[in-house]
Amino acid sequence: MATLSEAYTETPLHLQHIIPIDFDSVEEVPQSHSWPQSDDESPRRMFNLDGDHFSIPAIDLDSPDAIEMAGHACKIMGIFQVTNHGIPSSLLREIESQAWRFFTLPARAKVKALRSPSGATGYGVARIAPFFNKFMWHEGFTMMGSPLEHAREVWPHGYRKFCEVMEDYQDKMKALSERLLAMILKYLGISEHDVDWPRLRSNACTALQLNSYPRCPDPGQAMGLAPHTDTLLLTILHQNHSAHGLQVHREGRGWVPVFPMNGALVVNVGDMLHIMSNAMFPSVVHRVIPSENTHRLTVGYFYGPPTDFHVGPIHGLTQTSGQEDAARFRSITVKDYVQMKAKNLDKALSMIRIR
Ligand SMILES: C=C1C[C@]23C[C@H]1CC[C@H]2[C@@]12CCC[C@@](C)(C(=O)O1)[C@H]2[C@@H]3C(=O)O
Ligand SMILES: O=C(O)CCC(=O)C(=O)O
Ligand SMILES: [Fe+2]
Repeated sequence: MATLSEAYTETPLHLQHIIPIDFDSVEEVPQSHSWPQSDDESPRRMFNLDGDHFSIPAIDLDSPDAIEMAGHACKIMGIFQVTNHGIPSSLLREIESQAWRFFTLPARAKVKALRSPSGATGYGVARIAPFFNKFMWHEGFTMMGSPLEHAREVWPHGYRKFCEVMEDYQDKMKALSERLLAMILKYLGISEHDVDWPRLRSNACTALQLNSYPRCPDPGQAMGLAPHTDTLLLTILHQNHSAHGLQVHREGRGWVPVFPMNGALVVNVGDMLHIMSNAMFPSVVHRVIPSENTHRLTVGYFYGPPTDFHVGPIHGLTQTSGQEDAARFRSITVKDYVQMKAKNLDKALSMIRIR
């Protein structure tokens, strides 16, 4: 069976869509990184706390209502935060400090871990970069399992701790993803048999992404991460608590900031859960705006089924009551969807939509 990483080899990238600029050396936002402002963007730069801000629901995973609340949040907004998630705060601090350790290296050291043109892992700009004609105020480090090969290039003698933390974090995130998904299925009234749960869980496609958004001399012009939806089933995001910047797009309200909450993790629905829920759960469009005075660091964990798994509206959700609930998407393997998304970005969903 193909790995997630192999699914990306078919869409190789040009180096200009891999190598980030050296943020340490720029004093103003270059043309290449200056995004046009559109009219619907009034709240774009608004981090003023008295503005129309909105907080996404925080769900205590130990609460007896957790399933109901998580399911409801998936339905209404496709995003929520969790507390009492069982991830030790020491591990959250450690991953943050390892991420700092990497991103504060000089550019010439970071490129030792550069992603290869047909590769999926390593240091580089966001995967979605080729779809935009401006560059983002962002650099990332993508991992799928052990980062050993890249880490050894960067720190020939000091890679061990980095690898240990990244592996430990991925193990714990995988368990948390399974727990969240089981809750969500329960909310939907779906039996584990309906989704072939044991197979879904075996060989799951997972990725870990360290995101860095350096301080920006003019955040009004720059874009940290351009609007996108996440590809897999769900994403768990850790944001360092002092750094604002994440925004979600809400029907009728435009872009609204998601404020970090100390100790909480943000969970969002990805395309594949949108498809499996037969569009009951929105795949939330989100973006990041950089800040003038804080260097924002985040850690994203992406969880999806194995590459040969068929993703489609879950049976139990389409059979019940006639026309209303007919399947809205054709079913597609994870590998094919990942490739379709890599080639078509936001058009991918409509390519498998039936009605
Ligand atoms: C498993 C994944 C999920 C990826 C691609 C691959 C590895 C890196 C992930 C991200 C991380 C940054 C945003 C995003 C949009 C990007 O450019 O790279 C994500 C993307 C997706 O969710 O599509
Ligand atoms: O850094 C953030 O706040 C968001 C990152 C993100 O959207 C992603 O990694 O997919
Ligand atoms: Fe994302």
